[in-house]
Amino acid sequence: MIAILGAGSMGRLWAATLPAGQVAFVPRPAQSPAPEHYDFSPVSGPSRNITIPWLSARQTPTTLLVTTKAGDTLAALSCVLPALPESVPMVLFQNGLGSQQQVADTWPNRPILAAATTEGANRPRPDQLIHAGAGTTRLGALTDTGKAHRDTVVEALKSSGLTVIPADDIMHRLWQKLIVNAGINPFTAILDCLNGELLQQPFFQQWIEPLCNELSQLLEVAGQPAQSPRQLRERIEAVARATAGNTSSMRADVLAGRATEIAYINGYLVRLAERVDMDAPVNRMLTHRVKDLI
Ligand SMILES: NC(=O)C1=CN([C@@H]2O[C@H](COP(=O)(O)OP(=O)(O)OC[C@H]3O[C@@H](n4cnc5c(N)ncnc54)[C@H](OP(=O)(O)O)[C@@H]3O)[C@@H](O)[C@H]2O)C=CC1
Ligand SMILES: CC(C)(CO)C(=O)C(=O)O
Repeated sequence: MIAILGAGSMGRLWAATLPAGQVAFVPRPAQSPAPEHYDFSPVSGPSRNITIPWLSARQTPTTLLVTTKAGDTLAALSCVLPALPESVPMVLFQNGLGSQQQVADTWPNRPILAAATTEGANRPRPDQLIHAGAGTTRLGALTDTGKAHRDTVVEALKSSGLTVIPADDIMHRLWQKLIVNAGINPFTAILDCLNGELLQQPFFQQWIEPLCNELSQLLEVAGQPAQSPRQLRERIEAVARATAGNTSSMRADVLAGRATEIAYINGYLVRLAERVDMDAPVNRMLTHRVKDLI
């Protein structure tokens, strides 16, 4: 049984695609045990009805997928882990950086893996899940005990039919995603525009170059392979073009009045810069501007 903590868009995508009967959501304390029903629209093909039970106190999962937002993850796991044997591997799906390290530092002996995924899923209604774009999920270990579990977990997740690949360099993958999110998400939230509309916006054109200068220096601070500001800008703009019709997750959060993950994207970069006495004024400005939106 694969357990999923966080029955939102990402959690429901895995729940709908993993083999029926082998997956359950982890309830919040005192949550009603009535199964979750929703309509699942795959990338292609007809929609289907999905019913997912909640994990009972008697069941011990083989793997725990953690699909809460970055800011909710530590608190959510603190409720769940006391009842979960220390041998059960868990996979963290959060965007950005910082929350994964908090979890690995809090439970260093547990088998903890991180996923960097380009799958796209959203919930226009609570009882509807749309798989908006097929992507790739890369999985790698964050703690030493996680290494032995990686390939087994990859095989288990492949039974979903989604593309899942083991990664030796998961921190590199998470950094590459962080760079793209840092260069697209705050701008789309502040400008209230689609990803593809960014490139023509004077505010984006004014700040993208100094932002990429900071990102390039911060990659070096983090011990990541060097990438020039120009290379970073090309990547960010290529992803904005490739996802032109998307509302970024940060803009969607702002539009829905939900907390954003800015503290784990540009905010994480500001904290990293502060630790080495470097200034990151563009990341700081973007972080403040997004925090001011809600
Ligand atoms: N959706 C996507 O396409 C992608 C998402 N990601 C990342 O995956 C993570 C999850 O994203 P997404 O699924 O979109 O977010 P959602 O907000 O849709 O889902 C998060 C879920 O976690 C639940 N939750 C929060 N706290 C707890 C708790 N203590 N116990 C149990 N459940 C809890 C929320 O419940 P409630 O709503 O009741 O608060 C919600 O159902 C994010 O970090 C995101 O960046 C990465 C790539 C793509
Ligand atoms: C790549 C991008 C910007 C696609 O919308 C994304 O990951 C997000 O919205 O969080």
